[in-house]
Amino acid sequence: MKTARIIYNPTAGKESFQDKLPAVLKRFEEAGYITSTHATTGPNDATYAARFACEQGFDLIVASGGDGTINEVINGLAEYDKRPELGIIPMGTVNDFTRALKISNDIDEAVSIILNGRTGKVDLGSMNGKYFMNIAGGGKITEVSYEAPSKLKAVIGSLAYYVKGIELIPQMRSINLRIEYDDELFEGEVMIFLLGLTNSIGGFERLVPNAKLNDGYFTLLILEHVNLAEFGHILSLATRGEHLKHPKVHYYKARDVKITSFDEVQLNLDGEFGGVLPAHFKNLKEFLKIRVPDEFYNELYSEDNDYKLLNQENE
Ligand SMILES: Nc1ncnc2c1ncn2[C@@H]1O[C@H](COP(=O)(O)OP(=O)(O)OP(=O)(O)O)[C@@H](O)[C@H]1O
Repeated sequence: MKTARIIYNPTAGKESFQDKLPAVLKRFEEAGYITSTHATTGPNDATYAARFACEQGFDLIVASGGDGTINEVINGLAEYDKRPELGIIPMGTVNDFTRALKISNDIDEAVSIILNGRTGKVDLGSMNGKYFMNIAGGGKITEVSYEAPSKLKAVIGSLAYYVKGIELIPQMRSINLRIEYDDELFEGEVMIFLLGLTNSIGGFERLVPNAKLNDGYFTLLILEHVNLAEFGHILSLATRGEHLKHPKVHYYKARDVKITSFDEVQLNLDGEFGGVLPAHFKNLKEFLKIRVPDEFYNELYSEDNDYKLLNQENE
């Protein structure tokens, strides 16, 4: 008998997962799982619940919630050598990570992916003992997502990031950074830096145009100091995926990134406050075993020519 632990955030998103829970449990039972559940009670509880599930030797952890809950679950299981497979039922308002994995927002379809899909291995980011699956960033603008009031976020979803973001743009200032990436070095006045694992970040689906989720590389984006007008222009280019052509935007692929600054620079991991610099980022290649739809699985293990071309152009 296979065992599954469903860890769900009863407060995530707009729809109630709790109402659907009996039907979900029935489907897992019919598929041959012995299933138990844990409703999270507050911040970090999903991390403790995931640790418990690892220690109990569950075969599968199903995380149901938004990006915050998934991040917490991953932070719980990452420390274990023997990690259960991960299934995800997206219930958040933004769901960046599951959008990147092509996991449906429909509960029934997401359950079908867990029960009938395939297991893909995807990269995980680590930073000073914390883990992220989507993006890490630093600079003044990254304060945006955790300053967005949660109620506003629940009502208008990812738009809240931008509304708040636009308000804060005049307050942005550049910071002096030293960025060692693999064997290279970048030093200078930087507005913002991002390390992306997926292409789906805060609703900007073209920010990292060629993300390959199992290549072991971060996409490192660095925006040099720009004025307000230039910044607005680069943001509009980013919505079309054309920001990489801008001379103030630097784009690299790297596995290991060390960032230091004399300024106090706050970090953001998957949309939440992640501490301050200095930071050492490592890409843990194919670290997570996740149930994914066939469409994404095929993408993950296909030879992607666009990806190679773009990489060569930037070498
Ligand atoms: N019972 C609870 N009451 C209040 N907060 C909770 C509870 N359980 C978990 N949380 C916290 O809620 C945070 C946000 O949850 P989650 O990401 O699942 O949903 P969301 O904010 O609706 O989605 P998204 O991140 O996609 O916007 C989690 O990081 C967790 O710390």
